[in-house]
Amino acid sequence: MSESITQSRPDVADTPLRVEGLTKRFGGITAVDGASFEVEQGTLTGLIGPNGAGKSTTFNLITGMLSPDAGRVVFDGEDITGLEPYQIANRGLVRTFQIARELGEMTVLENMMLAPKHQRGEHLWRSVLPGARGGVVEQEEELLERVWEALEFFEIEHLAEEYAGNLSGGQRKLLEMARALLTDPDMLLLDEPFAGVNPTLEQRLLDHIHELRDQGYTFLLVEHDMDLIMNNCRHVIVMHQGQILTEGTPEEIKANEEVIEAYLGGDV
Ligand SMILES: Nc1ncnc2c1ncn2[C@@H]1O[C@H](COP(=O)(O)OP(=O)(O)OP(=O)(O)O)[C@@H](O)[C@H]1O
Repeated sequence: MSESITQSRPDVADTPLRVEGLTKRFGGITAVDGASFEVEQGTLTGLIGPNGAGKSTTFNLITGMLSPDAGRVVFDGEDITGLEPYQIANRGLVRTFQIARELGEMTVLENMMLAPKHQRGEHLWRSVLPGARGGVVEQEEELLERVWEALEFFEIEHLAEEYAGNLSGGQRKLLEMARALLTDPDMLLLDEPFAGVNPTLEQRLLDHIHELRDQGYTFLLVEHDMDLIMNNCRHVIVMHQGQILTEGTPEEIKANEEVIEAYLGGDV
């Protein structure tokens, strides 16, 4: 990607995300039970745990899709608990979303052009184009430029005119990441970004993620493929029954008896 998308990372705290005592109940089930953890800036951190451990609910609490019953989420030094998802995204904490079915009937380019609505990037551009006549046109041109940069970065520019619905699972994931990046995030939450992705595209997506991490982006990744987590994340957080069981380096996690126990099969 050209530098204009990646070079202007705003200063963020060394620990951009801090989750404190996060709790969420659904009736009698405590899906997330006093979870506390931190994510360091510029890292690819893995969040793992067996089915039903509370990973998705934690993501939903962090991104404002759900409100916690207790605890708080601090992003870039600010308490963002209870904010609406768009307010959290505007602060630079963004989650990738699957391309909705109706967007499958639009081309890749159209999907990209829709992506940054109401996002920070647009505000930034607006601030450098102060109400000049023709400003809307300039904004569109600037947007188009950024869209092409993102498509090129993810090597899907040749698919620009293709309907999103015709993309393979892996190509769709690349488009989802490209769309998320256009919103000018500091941190990306990835919920199983490699599901249904063939090994070649998976490696490409991983390479892009590592490249972006090297440029200062921060990633929190939920993924069931243990080898992928262990080979790519410097820090791994393990959830079990709504709680943080342990965290550490892949080597520490692999050697942890409690983790092996939690997975029952011991396939870590
Ligand atoms: N909306 C909901 N209503 C009721 N129970 C829910 C709801 N969402 C999640 N749960 C329950 O909360 C617990 C945690 O679910 P969650 O989806 O967060 O786990 P997970 O770690 O993401 O699981 P998986 O790896 O299978 O996706 C589970 O017992 C689940 O059944």
